[in-house]
Amino acid sequence: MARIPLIAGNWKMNLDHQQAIALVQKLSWTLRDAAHDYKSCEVVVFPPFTDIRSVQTLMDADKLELGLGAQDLSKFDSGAYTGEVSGAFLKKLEVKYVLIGHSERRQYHNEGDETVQAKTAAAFRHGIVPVICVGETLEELENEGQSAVPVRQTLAALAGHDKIGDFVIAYEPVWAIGTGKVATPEEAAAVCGKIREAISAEHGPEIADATRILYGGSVKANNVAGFLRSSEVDGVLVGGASLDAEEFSGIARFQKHIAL
Ligand SMILES: O=C[C@H](O)COP(=O)(O)O
Repeated sequence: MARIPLIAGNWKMNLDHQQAIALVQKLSWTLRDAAHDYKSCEVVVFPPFTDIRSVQTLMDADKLELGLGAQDLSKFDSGAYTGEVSGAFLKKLEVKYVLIGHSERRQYHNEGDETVQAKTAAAFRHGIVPVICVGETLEELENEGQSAVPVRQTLAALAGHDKIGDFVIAYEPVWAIGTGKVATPEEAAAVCGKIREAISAEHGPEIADATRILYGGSVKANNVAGFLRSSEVDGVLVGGASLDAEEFSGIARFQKHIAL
């Protein structure tokens, strides 16, 4: 089955709402200049919570075909949970995707498999597509190889749901995030393939075939084509390079039908 490639830009804790508006405006021009075909390759930005309303208003007003994502959501739906942001609020702002279990949240906020599973359930409840981030640290790579941890984290996130909705997996080796070190396209494809096999064994081939699996970790315009060439890799999750409109458009330009 044809899976539409997804180019996702995680801004992390960068850009206030005014800078966010400027970046999205610039991005709409650079994507237009690159004659981007939104139907054959989805482009989604993941701004900080405080920027989402401004970005959504701009997208609505200018009829931009960019998708909107959030970087996290609460496992709770509403109530006395100070500092939390409900999936219901995000849905109302037309947020389509949410990152869950990014390695920076696993590392700095002690989010383990249980939290990731609960947040995935919250995303399903609110009709937001979870982008479940998985990946091994350098130590785990040395001790367990490259695919054991991402496969285990994927299955843990998907376990025990009443109903599994659409979801995306983002394979990001922790040792490749923001470091300039990149997994080779062959390594990325092999791990994405193992993740798909595991999803198929646990949840059936139909779900596995429909699931987009992305690679992330130091992706740039000059290395993205190698990843997208593999039929196992359905897009990329980009950090640093998504803060630069030209660079990010350059990444989106390597959509699969052009790269092949
Ligand atoms: O969410 C994005 C990833 O953490 C990758 O970040 P990076 O492209 O800056 O390495």
